[in-house]
Amino acid sequence: MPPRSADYVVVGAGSAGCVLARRLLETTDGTVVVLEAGGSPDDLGSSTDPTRWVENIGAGHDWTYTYGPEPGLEGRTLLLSRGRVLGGSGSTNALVWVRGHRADYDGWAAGGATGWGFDEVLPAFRRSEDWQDGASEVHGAGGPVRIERCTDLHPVAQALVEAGISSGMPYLDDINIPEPLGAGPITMDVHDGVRTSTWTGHLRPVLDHERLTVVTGAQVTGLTLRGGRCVGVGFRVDGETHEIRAGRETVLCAGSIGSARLLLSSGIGPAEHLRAVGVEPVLDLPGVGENLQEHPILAGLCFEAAEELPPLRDNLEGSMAFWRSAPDVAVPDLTFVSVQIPYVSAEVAAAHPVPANAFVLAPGVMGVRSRGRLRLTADGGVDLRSNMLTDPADVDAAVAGVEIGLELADQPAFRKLVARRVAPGGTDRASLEQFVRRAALPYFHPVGTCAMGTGDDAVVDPQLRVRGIEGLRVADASVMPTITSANTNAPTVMIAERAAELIA
Ligand SMILES: Cc1cc2nc3c(=O)[nH]c(=O)nc-3n(C[C@H](O)[C@H](O)[C@H](O)COP(=O)(O)OP(=O)(O)OC[C@H]3O[C@@H](n4cnc5c(N)ncnc54)[C@H](O)[C@@H]3O)c2cc1C
Repeated sequence: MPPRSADYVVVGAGSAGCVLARRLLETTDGTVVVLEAGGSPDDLGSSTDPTRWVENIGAGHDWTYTYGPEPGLEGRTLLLSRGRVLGGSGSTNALVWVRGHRADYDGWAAGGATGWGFDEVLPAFRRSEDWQDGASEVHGAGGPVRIERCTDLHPVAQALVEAGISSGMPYLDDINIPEPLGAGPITMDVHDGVRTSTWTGHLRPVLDHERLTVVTGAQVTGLTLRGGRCVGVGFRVDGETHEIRAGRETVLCAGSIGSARLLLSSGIGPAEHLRAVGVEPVLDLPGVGENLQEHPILAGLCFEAAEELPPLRDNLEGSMAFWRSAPDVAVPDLTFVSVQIPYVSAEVAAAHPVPANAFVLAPGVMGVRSRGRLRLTADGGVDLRSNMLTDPADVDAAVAGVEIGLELADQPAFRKLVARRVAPGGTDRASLEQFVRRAALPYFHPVGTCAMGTGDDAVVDPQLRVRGIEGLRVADASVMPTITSANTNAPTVMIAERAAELIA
């Protein structure tokens, strides 16, 4: 039988939940129960082997949500992958370990998230890391998650670095410096070619701790609310219903979809929406499920290779560039990766038949202004809209991303690899705008549905406490008020490290 009470109940053992559970054992004297819907990834080659991560998308250990129909993407519906497994999406993702830009966090603090400026969160970033080059002002060493730079790059990864430099970008030896700009090798959460994660680094090593219980196959169905306090949660294991009481706190680490969904289905959210789907409102908190932000990846600028490409390496990327969509943009708002396989959307493939021996240059729009949302459906499911490319500024940035990508592809390093360009076809503004709306796929970076702040739309305060409910916090990617300007895993890990400090 699962435990019936604990001091701390952690919902979800994903990127954030694994960190939080481990740190609560270190910083408090309380008992910790972690409830995770999925099971272990340890025997999944698609999780452990970096070159196989794409096999996780749509697999049995994926929640397989969908976004859409998407108004900015010609009404397309898109798969939104989320890991349903210990380590969460951090056990299934593309292993890129990157923090984003100092300005991302300073922006959070300026917007009301007091205590979350870059200099304030830097110690939490460093605490998680075991950086191959050792400790420095920027990096941590000896922490739970081993991170290593890609070396011996695949030819298309090497070409991106060389093309970046020959087109005027600085060489970026470390993508985790506070203000990344330029092209260089990716840092991955990996050790000796095997994925590391907060599951392998933070939680798995302490599984036999006497104050810790991890229950797998446990899907939390709702919060138990009494007199304005969360006193525990209800969950199901093997079709049986259970209740657990939280003596001190319940912390939601179920991710941007899972945490907002649980709040809404427990009656915490926009009252009008809740009534419309038959949920009795407990607390009218208008921001729950709003403010969803996602990065579009443009999949992609596709090229038939001049010669047979060598076997896949690293995370199928290996290098990355950070650049600006226009000279007056303060923080780099575009990223570029070259993908060692023809990673293109179904719509691009339909318009441009893709040969097998092909690769892709994929711009990512990072400084997004479009805002989506998460709603419940009357049958208890979720209705997700990313609204990617609905803000004209994002469309401009996406088109600029394709144009810059084409310039990179025209550099000598790429020219010697390319037999012909497969996509896009036309390069006038109208053709490129149509192309980006057809090529855009989600980067699988949803954030912001339980945003931190102090205004009326904030769901949690800067201590991550759900506003208006005692004994309940959210600590995962959903609390980001604005999305970071690079991939979202390392920032989520940082959030959980900070959460443990705040709870202690
Ligand atoms: C395919 C893919 C590729 C990506 N690539 C990268 C990348 O290369 N680099 C990067 O930085 N980011 C990447 N991301 C994004 C990154 O992994 C996420 O931002 C990060 O993992 C989010 O962490 P989280 O803790 O908020 O959520 P998750 O890690 O998703 O954890 C949520 C956990 O809660 C569990 N859960 C949810 N609901 C319930 C419930 N009701 N009851 C019990 N358990 C529940 C889930 O099963 C899951 O284990 C990728 C994501 C995906 C899916």
